[in-house]
Amino acid sequence: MRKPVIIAVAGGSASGKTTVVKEILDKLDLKDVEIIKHDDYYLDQTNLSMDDRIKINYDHPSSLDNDLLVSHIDGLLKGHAIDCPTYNFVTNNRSAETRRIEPKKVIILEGILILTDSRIRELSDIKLYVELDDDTRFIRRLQRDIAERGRTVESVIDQYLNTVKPMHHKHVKPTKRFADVIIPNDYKHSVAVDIIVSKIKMILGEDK
Ligand SMILES: Nc1ncnc2c1ncn2[C@@H]1O[C@H](COP(=O)(O)OP(=O)(O)O)[C@@H](O)[C@H]1O
Ligand SMILES: Nc1ccn([C@@H]2O[C@H](COP(=O)(O)O)[C@@H](O)[C@H]2O)c(=O)n1
Repeated sequence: MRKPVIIAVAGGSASGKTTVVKEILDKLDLKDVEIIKHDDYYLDQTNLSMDDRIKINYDHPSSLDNDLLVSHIDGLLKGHAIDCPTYNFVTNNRSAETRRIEPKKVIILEGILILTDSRIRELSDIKLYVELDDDTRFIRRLQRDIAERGRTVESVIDQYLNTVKPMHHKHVKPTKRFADVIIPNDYKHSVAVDIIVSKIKMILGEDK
């Protein structure tokens, strides 16, 4: 099998990374694609109390185990299966279960800080950045975190002001310059998705 095509998708929290990835997936053969969420590589915090876990800056690159992720990408590129960690936003910790991932033709890496690590950038064939203004991202995050991540209005606001917003401007947004394609998520972007899918098919040699 040809080595997998690696696609890295960055962008601020709630900018629409997952949504854009779904749009790309809709145009590819699902059996050929695997998604790896950078969130699943947050460091294990089993030894910390819930109070201490809440204080962690989850928007700083040091909160993620990139050494493990890089070794997993290397493994997939060599044709080996990996056991991907899984993450629980309600407990703020890694789950006990891992997820077996077999090498696939296309591997999509997704996360706010995925383009901060030069090793991951170098391993990626296509780098994308999903862009959306801060206000809209905050509103979407507030709704999502309450509905899906067990948060309160106050906790989302505190976290946003203390870490999410400043880290976005310090660590996330500057990685936009590494992107091959910037996708605005406040406007139709079906042409951008079509171009990305064509490029993936070209790399896979399926564009004839
Ligand atoms: N273009 C859009 N219009 C309206 N809602 C959107 C759009 N894109 C994403 N959303 C919603 O915004 C929230 C965050 O989007 P998501 O794709 O999960 O962001 P991310 O993966 O970047 O955190 C989700 O509830 C999603 O349904
Ligand atoms: N325990 C955690 C871990 C991470 N976060 C936040 O998740 C955001 C990244 O996920 P997106 O789906 O929004 O891209 C990031 O901004 C972290 O603040 C968290 O709240 N709790």
